[in-house]
Amino acid sequence: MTTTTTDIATSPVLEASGVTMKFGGLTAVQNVDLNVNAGEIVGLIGPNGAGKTTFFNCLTGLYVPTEGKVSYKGTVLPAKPHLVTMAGVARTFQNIRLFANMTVLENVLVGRHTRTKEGLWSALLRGPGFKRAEAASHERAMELLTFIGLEHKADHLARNLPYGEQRKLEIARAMASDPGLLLLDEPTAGMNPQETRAAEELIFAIRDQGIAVLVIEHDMRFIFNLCDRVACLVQGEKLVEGTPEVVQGDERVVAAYLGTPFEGAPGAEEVAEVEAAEAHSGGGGATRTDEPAASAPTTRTDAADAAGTSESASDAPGGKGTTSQEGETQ
Ligand SMILES: Nc1ncnc2c1ncn2[C@@H]1O[C@H](COP(=O)(O)OP(=O)(O)OP(=O)(O)O)[C@@H](O)[C@H]1O
Repeated sequence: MTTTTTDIATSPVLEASGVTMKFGGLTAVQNVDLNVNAGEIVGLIGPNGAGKTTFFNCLTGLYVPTEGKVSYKGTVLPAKPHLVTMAGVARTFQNIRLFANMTVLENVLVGRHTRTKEGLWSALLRGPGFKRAEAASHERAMELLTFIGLEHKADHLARNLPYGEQRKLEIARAMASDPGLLLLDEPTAGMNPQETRAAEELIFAIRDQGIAVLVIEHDMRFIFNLCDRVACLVQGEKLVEGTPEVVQGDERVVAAYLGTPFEGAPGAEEVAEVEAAEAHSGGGGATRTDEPAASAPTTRTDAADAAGTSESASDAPGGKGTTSQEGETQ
């Protein structure tokens, strides 16, 4: 499906308004408004700790926002993850959460459960209704595996897949719930350049199936190639939102990523005070500008290191990425 500008302008899928999330004294997300329209791919960027994942968690019912409202296709979403999934919003996580000892096909079937109406008795008795539903789920799961190019590995254990394929499988599992909006949290973290390019193509194909996409990513080239619109969070606040051209040319975004504070930026005043104190004491400590990009990777490799390794380096095949904590679900 090719989306026209009119579709984009007239059909909001996600409307988040005034979303604020506080953890005790820490405000992780501050009064953030963000819409995603039908047919759009929207990027969410920002340095480490900017509040991107917390914002996703507010959208998907994992957190109850301290303030604000989140609607999907005009209906306010309940703050319960399974109800959000049932409503039509699916997500993947920054750290891979597959069922390591289940097959590739079974992982997708798990994602299908919100669309299966058969109850416990029907399952126990294995009546005709249950068998029909089971066959339909199987067919849809295989369709999705074909879509992501993993149909030939349907019977493999998830833990035996290479890292890039595990990430694709996560996406297929999220798509199994037939979402209208897909949230992807760092889908290319830890991927090599070829895998990243393939992920880009896959996301375009998902959008062309009529699924709107909101994606968090540190890889700027990936984001600016992929997205119709990009929003940048810094210290919990939305700093700027616009087309990739507008956002990548915005000096505040550049400053946020390179660590040079600009007048009026969240936290700039504090940084200026620290620098002034250091200069006054002759301490010679490092200034913000002495440590560019330490917390704000601009390349794919940096992003993988910064965002992926602590969670994903240890136990997946090939030494990259985790196959999940068994038992976790969306
Ligand atoms: N459950 C929580 N309890 C307390 N503080 C939290 C919690 N979750 C996140 N935070 C804090 O909220 C802030 C934003 O974190 P968040 O993970 O949302 O940032 P992020 O932009 O996704 O970062 P990254 O790019 O590194 O994934 C951080 O200071 C983090 O420590």
